[in-house]
Amino acid sequence: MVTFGTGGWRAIIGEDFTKENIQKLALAVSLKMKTENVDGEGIVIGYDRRFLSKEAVIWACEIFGKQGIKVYFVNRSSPTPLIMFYVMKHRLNYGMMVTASHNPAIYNGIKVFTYGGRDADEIQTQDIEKYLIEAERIYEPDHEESGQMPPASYLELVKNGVVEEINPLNEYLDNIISVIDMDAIRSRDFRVAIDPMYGVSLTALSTILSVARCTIETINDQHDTLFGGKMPAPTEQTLRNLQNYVLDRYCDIGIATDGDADRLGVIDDQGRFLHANNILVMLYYYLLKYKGWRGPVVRSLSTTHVLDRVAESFGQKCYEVPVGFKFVSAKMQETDAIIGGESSGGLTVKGHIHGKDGIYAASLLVEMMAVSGKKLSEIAADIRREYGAIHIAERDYRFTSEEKERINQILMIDRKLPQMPFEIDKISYIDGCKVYFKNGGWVIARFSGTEPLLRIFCEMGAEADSVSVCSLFEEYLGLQEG
Ligand SMILES: O=P(O)(O)OC[C@H]1O[C@H](O)[C@H](O)[C@@H](O)[C@@H]1O
Repeated sequence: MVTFGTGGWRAIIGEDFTKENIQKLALAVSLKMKTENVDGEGIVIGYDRRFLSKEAVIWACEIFGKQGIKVYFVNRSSPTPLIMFYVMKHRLNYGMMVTASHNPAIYNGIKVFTYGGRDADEIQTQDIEKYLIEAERIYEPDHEESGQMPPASYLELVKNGVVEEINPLNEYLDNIISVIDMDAIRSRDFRVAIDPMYGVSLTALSTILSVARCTIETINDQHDTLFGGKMPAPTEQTLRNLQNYVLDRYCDIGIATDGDADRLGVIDDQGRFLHANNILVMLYYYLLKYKGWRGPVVRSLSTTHVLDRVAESFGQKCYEVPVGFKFVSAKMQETDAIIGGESSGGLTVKGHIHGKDGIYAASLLVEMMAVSGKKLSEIAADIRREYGAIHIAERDYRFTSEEKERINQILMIDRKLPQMPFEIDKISYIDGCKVYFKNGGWVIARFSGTEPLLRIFCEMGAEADSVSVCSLFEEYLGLQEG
């Protein structure tokens, strides 16, 4: 079965991520494109380095081909933002990327993009799910065995020009190079460590940074569909090697991207992990203070409120949306925000693509170091002095289906809460249950839309309070971290 979550469709390979489901999804998208009369313009499709990603595109091509829809196939593993960029630049109505982003290696999935290169929003994905019912009815499997070689029907489609293999990497890179202050970086002789986490960012990142005359060092760059046995998600735990590397080689910055390069994680010059919340605050501060930009910021419900303080100090507004970049980018457009992002590690800036881009964000951070003339640790210290430190405790919990029902009943239906140690200002149920305290702190408990997890995040003025409020929820709901 194909169902969409926070960031596209994700499923376990061999369970739901199967040739049949991939082709049914391709059929549903074809039907939708036909109804909307945009089938004539074609669709762009890319893939990451996961197991079966390339094969999945070939299977999808067979369906689009049969439906007479042209496929622009980016036939080399690529970053998700490159596909979003292509959809935007070539004014296509649809694009697809085969990836399960930061999920464990046993997962794969498909992200669908719509006009402007945006993540398909809920209305669009619900619509696709409706077309899936029709696709179920009319789907006929292709009886050709694929084996190791591309199936004959695929080769035929390429020969007939229905599938066109393309490589738009240059367009994407030139676009980033044109908006980043490469001259400022050029003169600084930075040493940059890159950890693509076995994913797809290396070619793009190392090209941009080499053009800017940085010295590049890389780790974890080989193709490994098991991601070295770790999650391809940049966290403090997964970036320990990068941390050591940055210190050993005296790097100015360590940059890591997730499996499909739309998110990033950073190690500063002192070997400290910078959480996505810190990166987002830094870049907003940089745009306002050093580049003189003015405009609001958009963040998700589980992202630091220090952004609100930065916005206020520059006379700007901070907007809050549910978790999911589709909500962030829609709000950015509505409010003309200059930056938007999430604590899960994705951000974008006005003038760039409408989705998150770890490659662009990393390039902007390097620009920030060059233009400000400060080390990452120094900028972080400036921000701490002016706005206070970010103290967020984050926990993930696994659950059985009965437990899920029980937790949902308590939190979302009965709307019960543990006795809180701080005065409550308001409670929101827009996406999970978020409690806002009068002292500026907050806590949220919500079910992930990408993994079978309950996530609890808490931000308070003091680290001990963040931890204790998380624990309070944990005990009240009878959870065990895992
Ligand atoms: O907390 P989750 O529902 O798992 O979502 C975590 C993240 O997943 C994906 O990467 C989405 O694109 C993001 O927008 C989201 O923040």
